[in-house]
Amino acid sequence: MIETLGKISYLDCLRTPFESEHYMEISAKYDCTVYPHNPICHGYTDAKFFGQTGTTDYLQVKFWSMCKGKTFQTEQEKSKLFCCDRLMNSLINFTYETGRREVFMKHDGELYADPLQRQVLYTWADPHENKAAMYTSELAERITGLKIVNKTMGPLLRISGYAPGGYRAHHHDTMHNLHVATFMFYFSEVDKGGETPFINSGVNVVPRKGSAVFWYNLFTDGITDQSTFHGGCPVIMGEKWASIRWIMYDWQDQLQCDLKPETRFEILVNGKSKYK
Ligand SMILES: O=C(O)CCC(=O)C(=O)O
Ligand SMILES: [Fe+2]
Repeated sequence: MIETLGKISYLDCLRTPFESEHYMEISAKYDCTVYPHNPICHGYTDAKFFGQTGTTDYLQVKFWSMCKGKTFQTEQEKSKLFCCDRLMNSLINFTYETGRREVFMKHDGELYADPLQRQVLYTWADPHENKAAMYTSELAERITGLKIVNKTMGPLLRISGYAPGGYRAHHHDTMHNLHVATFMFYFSEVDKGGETPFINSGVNVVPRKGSAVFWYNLFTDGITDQSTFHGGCPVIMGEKWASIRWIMYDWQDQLQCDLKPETRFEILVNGKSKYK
């Protein structure tokens, strides 16, 4: 079943905007073994080269090639993905009880229903009403050193469950520069598919139950870090569950901002700086 679905043919099942011959033609054009000097083969420099919107072909090809299993990371880079904590079954159950289908996506300024993105069940959990959501937020706060738990308003935690076929098209999480960082917990393993590809940096995060991925969406001068452009690959077999904790810029009081272009915020390890 997997074999017959595998590689390029599963693009057809997913009814992407690509005809498969067209896809093969452009994916050959960007094949790094044939054209090693193509900017697409150089990880982060891609972002500078193509900018936020890039060419549609480039972004589509890289998104789908990463979802097909193409890897741009070294073994060492892959081993650095850190694991954080255990699964919260209660948040999954909460999503079953309160979740809704994701219905719309935006394309060229128009909203339209994408049948596959509808295979995502999602909900919002208020940490002030839901202990598991509070625990998840506190954990993320301790690990990242950022301010996440807000006393006065409900900083809602998003939880998503993906059925086979369900995916999330590539996007930035910045939300008009409000979301300085993102902390995503995986609540399940996925039998096949469901990775989180960072298209410009070539990092493809494989969901593991109890692990998390964290990144800053913005540089210290408030400009979007293009290397964080990401999506969620289609689940092929199994289910994918994750919580997504967007971290508001406004809530931070200790972040060092400056006007130097493209300076990254330091990623703390367990809330601690490696410089101090
Ligand atoms: O499901 C994923 O892997 C990514 C989800 C995501 O990026 C989002 O919901 O903003
Ligand atoms: Fe996202």
